[in-house]
This record gives sequence, structure tokens and C-alpha cells, in this order.
Amino acid sequence: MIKILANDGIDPIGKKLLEEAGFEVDTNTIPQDELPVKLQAYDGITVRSATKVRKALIDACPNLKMIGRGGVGVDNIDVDYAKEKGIPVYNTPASSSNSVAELVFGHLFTGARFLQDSNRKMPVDGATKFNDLKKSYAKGSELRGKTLGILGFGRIGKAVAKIALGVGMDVLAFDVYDFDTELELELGGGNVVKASVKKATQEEIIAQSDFVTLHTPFIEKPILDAETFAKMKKGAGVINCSRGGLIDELALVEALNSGQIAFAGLDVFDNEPTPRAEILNHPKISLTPHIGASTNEAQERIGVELATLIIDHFKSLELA
Ligand SMILES: O=C(O)[C@H](O)COP(=O)(O)O
Repeated sequence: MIKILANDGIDPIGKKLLEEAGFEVDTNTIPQDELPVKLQAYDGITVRSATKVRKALIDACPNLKMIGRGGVGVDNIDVDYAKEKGIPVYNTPASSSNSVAELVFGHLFTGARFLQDSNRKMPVDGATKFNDLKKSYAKGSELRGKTLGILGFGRIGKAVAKIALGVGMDVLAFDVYDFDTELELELGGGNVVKASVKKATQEEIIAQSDFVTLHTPFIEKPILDAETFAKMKKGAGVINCSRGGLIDELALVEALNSGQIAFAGLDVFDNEPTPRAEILNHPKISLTPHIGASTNEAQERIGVELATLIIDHFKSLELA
């Protein structure tokens, strides 16, 4: 029987599909340091972002026939090396876009109305404090009519743009690849309307946006650092639900402390799973622990997509 280790879990629907196709699926997480020995007993592994599949692990497991990533980012996998070894890496790029986009707006609405701070400070113990808090959150801002800059206009960037346009925001978008500026918005009640974003350079987005959100893959150099924060509109907000390392976190803390940046919403961090204290305790940062894809809907879609990819792969090897 073909054995798959779903080391970071898989939605029950994906597991069921695999089992119905005759696979054995193990969802018990094996600690990273035990994987080089224990993974040898499996034909395939699926991971999310927690488990790392690096060169040494691939070398230790000559029986491995595929690597599945239930999600988008593959920076935790040595993809080129796996391919060199003839081991394909499959990910599920479309399944979680809407969930990530909705989380971006969770952070945007939160930062614009200080929810991250008021959730920490309430309940209060008397009417005076309540009114003090009310005063300290008096200068919230609406999103409607504001400009959202989207750096990285792939599937997730586009899903973010659709929500932004629906909320009444203007959208500036940048990507290294060319893209269509017209989007189809599926509104409630079966209504579909067309709306457009505006193409912009990275510099224009930095200078002209009220809020900037990042949707690029991981790259070594931060996109937002002290220099870029200084060029942004005073009081702008920044969101990162993409990858840690795309924002210089210490520069962000300085920009928040000086008031140059009004708030940040972060789902991803430099040192996952142990983000730095300055970030975790900052009253102007809305925090989530890398949960962009963690919805029932996204995980179900990911499970089905991954199971289908795995079944097709082993069929192509004439093993399933
Ligand atoms: O790249 C992704 O798909 C997201 O960052 C989600 O990662 P996760 O599967 O570890 O939640």
C-alpha cells in the first residue's frame, strides 16, 4: 500500500479521498529531527509551512516519490533539489486566496479602528476608563474612498483587490508580471460586476497609498524598510499576510513609534514560530499567528486539491 505522511495534517475530506483510492495516510506529526529516519517508511509527504523539507531530508529518503504542499508558499521546501532528484513538488496555489484576502481586511478594519488595542484594554473597570479609552480611539478612519496599494498581484493580490473595490477603495497594483486591470467581482445575490484597479510602480504605491499590503513570495531583502516607511504617507497602514522577512520589523517598530506609520497588521513574522517581543507587544500592531489559510473552506479545498494531485501522481507512476 502507498504510504503518505501528512506531517502538518490534511483536511478529513482529503484524507478520505486518498484512503478511498487505496492510500494509507498517517496524520501524526513526526518531529523535524526524527523525519530523516521515520520518513523513509513513506512514499510521499505533505506539509504546510511548519515542516521543512530540505536537501538533507530528501537525501535521507530515497523512497520518497513526491512532496505535497497544502498551501501556496514553498519556501520551506528545497524545490529545485527535489526536482533534480526527480521528486515533484505539488502545491495548491488557488485554494486559499479568498481566505488570505479576508484576513487582510480583518487586519485593515482592525488597524483603522484600533481594535487590536481596544481588545487588549477592555473590559475596563469603571466609567472613567471607558470614556478615556473612547477618547483615545476617537480618530479612526474609514476604508471607503482610501487608496489601497497592493504589492504582488497574483491570485491573492487580486482577491484582496476585489474586496477593496467592493468596500469602495481605490486600488493601485504592482507586479513584476503584466496583468489585466479589470476584475470581475462576484457580489452577493448572484450579482457580478466589473471593476478596475490602476497599475502603478512600486515607488508610486509606496508614495500614494493610504494602506499597503504585501502579496509576493519570500525574498531575502525586505520590501518595506526604514527608507520606504519614510516615503509613505504619514499615518499609512501596512499589512503583511504573505511571508515574514518582507518587512524590516525593527524599522516598522520605529515608524510606528514615531507616528509615521499608524498601524500594522501582521500574520507572518521574521522568527516564526517565536516572533520578537517588540512586535508581539506593540499596541499599534494587529497580530495573528500565520492563519491566512486557516479556514474550514480553504483547508477543505486544499485537502481535495492535494489528494487529487497525489492520486494523479501515483497513477502516472502506475502505482495507484
Ligand atoms: O503559503 C501559504 O499557503 C500560507 O502561508 C499558509 O501556510 P500554512 O499552510 O502553514 O497555514
